[in-house]
Amino acid sequence: MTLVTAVADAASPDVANAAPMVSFEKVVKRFGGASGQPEFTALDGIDFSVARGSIAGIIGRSGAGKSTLIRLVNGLEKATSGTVVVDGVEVGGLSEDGLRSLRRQVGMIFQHFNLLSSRTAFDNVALPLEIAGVDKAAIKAKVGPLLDLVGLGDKAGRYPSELSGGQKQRVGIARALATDPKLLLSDEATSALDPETTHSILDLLKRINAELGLTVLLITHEMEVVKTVASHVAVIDAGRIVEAGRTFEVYADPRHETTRTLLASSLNLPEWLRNGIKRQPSAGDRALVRLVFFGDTAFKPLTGRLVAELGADVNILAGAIEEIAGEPFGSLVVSYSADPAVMARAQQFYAETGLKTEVLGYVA
Ligand SMILES: Nc1ncnc2c1ncn2[C@@H]1O[C@H](COP(=O)(O)OP(=O)(O)OP(=O)(O)O)[C@@H](O)[C@H]1O
Repeated sequence: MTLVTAVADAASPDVANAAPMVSFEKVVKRFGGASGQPEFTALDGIDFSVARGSIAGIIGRSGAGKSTLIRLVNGLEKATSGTVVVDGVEVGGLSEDGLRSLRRQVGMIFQHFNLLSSRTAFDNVALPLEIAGVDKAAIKAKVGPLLDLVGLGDKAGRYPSELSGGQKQRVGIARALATDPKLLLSDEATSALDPETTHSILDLLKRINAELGLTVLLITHEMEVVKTVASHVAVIDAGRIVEAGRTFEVYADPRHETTRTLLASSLNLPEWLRNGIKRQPSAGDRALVRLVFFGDTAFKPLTGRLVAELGADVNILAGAIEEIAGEPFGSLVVSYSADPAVMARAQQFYAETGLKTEVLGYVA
């Protein structure tokens, strides 16, 4: 299946009409194959694009091909076939000089921050400028405001060992911004952080995107990250993009099994419940169903009507009202009898009311 992300409706009509910041066309990446080694296809026909000025997420399980995909964007890997275009330039055709210039325009942040432990926060941020041959006065004029921007104006002289994980990532972000990139790549940048720090770093990325107009492409295995910051998402599985579109729509109405699994793991279900989910019901089991409320259904008292429709047999297990890309969105996990007659009544109710639902599985 070939899917192209819906990027045209990103931020504004101007943005929508501009050429994408990143585009992948029929990209295949194979490893091995030389001197009798078995060949491995890590990316298998990727069509994907990221609108200028947007925040886009690529989500997938470990080994799906996320890192390979992102390494093609900054030219650390070369596609076996197909084209990767960044800001109008085909990465595969670049000389060493061209690649160096590309990497100045593409900042990157990492899961483990990749700071030099022997350098202070200031000197870590200064490093890409030193490499680019910028003089000392200009470096000083640039690094101070960058540290202020990421909230570390008072930590310039601290070494990485004296900083928390979140502070280290802020240094990483300031360093990535030092060469005024047009694109920021984020490789699992919040995976080593606790939930609260994760949110503060994601807020910073949102602010940088809004204030500097920087395009952000992030890869992650966490639906929560995508949901919090990305306007668009592509789900990657075994080297293929299996589902893509506006985050809100993919989250509200996941079509592919991989998306559903990633999404279920982001719901705040108690562990005993999550671990007990079966794909097929046995006699006497209950269906575990996610109800999604948005748009017209957002604030209607549909849950009460569902309970009335099915009798008293509805348990509410988890729920939250959130925002995805600024749109209100409610999600409620309920269980009721998996008896076919009850399931059919519920299905009819959903069809009549337009309520989006998803059967997560069955529990005893
Ligand atoms: N240089 C390489 N040589 C051979 N195989 C590779 C190479 N780099 C990646 N792969 C394989 O390609 C597949 C995709 O790897 P990749 O690192 O892109 O996945 P990922 O989704 O980023 O996973 P993770 O989240 O665990 O980093 C994996 O099966 C990996 O073993």
